[in-house]
Amino acid sequence: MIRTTGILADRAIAALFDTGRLVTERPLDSDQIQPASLDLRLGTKAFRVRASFMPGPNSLVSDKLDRLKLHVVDLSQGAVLETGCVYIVPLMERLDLPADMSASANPKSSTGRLDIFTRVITDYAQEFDKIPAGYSGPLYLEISPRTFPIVVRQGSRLSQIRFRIGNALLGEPELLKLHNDETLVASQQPNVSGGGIALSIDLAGDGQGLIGYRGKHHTAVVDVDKKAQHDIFDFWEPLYSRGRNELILDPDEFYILVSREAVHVPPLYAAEMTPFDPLVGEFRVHYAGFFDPGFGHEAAGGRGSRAVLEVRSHEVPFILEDAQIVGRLVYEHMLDAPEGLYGSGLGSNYQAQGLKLSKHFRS
Ligand SMILES: Nc1ccn([C@H]2C[C@H](O)[C@@H](COP(=O)(O)OP(=O)(O)OP(=O)(O)O)O2)c(=O)n1
Repeated sequence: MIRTTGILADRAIAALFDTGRLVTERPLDSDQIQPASLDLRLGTKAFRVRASFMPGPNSLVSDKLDRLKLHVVDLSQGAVLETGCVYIVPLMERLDLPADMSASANPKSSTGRLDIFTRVITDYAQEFDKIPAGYSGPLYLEISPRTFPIVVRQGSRLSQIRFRIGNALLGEPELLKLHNDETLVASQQPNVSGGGIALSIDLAGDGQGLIGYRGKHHTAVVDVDKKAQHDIFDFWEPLYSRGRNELILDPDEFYILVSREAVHVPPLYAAEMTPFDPLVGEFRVHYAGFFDPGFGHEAAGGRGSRAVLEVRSHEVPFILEDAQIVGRLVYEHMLDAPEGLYGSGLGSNYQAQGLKLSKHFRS
């Protein structure tokens, strides 16, 4: 495949490291490179700040930190980050991107499922999670746990980055053709518009009528690096449909719900979930939006994978109804085929998932 625009696959990400475009304090972890992204690792310190901020075109993040920091937390042995507080953590990875390469970051799915709000910040940034073409400098992660206090340590991976050359988003005709050829979203009436394919919410539930979970308050801490550590019911209240197939979102609560449709990302593409309509401001359906090449792909064991939706209502209570459209998946070309696909021997946690909490809970 010869493409001049697209998202860098695993081998090309490894080459960034080999050629000094990606510089790290210590060698990459063996599983840090994913099919179309790189996990970012926390450094040794977290700065508790008074409030979130944007550096703006004239400032380094370190200048702002000098002014806004309240307290420094040592992460070398692990530390608790409390809910409702904002922390800035210098990451182990630095970039020296070529002039034609940009990048974007997103929380890992496991991070979003724990309701940990994270955004990557660069020096001179005017937008969160966007790294302009040719950026040379450090990366920082803003972290704000919303529902559960968390334990993190040097090397914890909460966020991930995709590198891209040019713009390789599929337009509507191309997306429709790909859907007709490969079935991107298993739906009777696929809704393709605005360059994305719609995802709707499942509030009918499974055999027992389970439709989702609501996060509990005042829980124990979750160690972000430990799998299957906690009993689900210590942290989550299960929600059942009780025949009405609707859910009233309370503005102060966090919900894990699931898409009605199975989702498929063919190997030569990467997808991202975007809000259904940025003007519908009543609720937000996700923090984590990256969908890897191979997610839901039958040959990679993914048949029937649904999308997990992290939902919060803003300001007012909001009624979600079954089959309501809540997000869109946009697809981008990969620059090259990934060597590994999501789910195939990469220790992936969410291939072929239904309604699935994060890996930290015992199912
Ligand atoms: N809101 C979202 C975002 C992602 N995913 C799915 C599609 C992704 O391909 C998969 C894994 O996403 P990440 O790589 O972001 O997640 P983790 O790194 O936490 O999981 P893993 O260890 O399985 O890679 O989860 C999802 O169901 N719902």
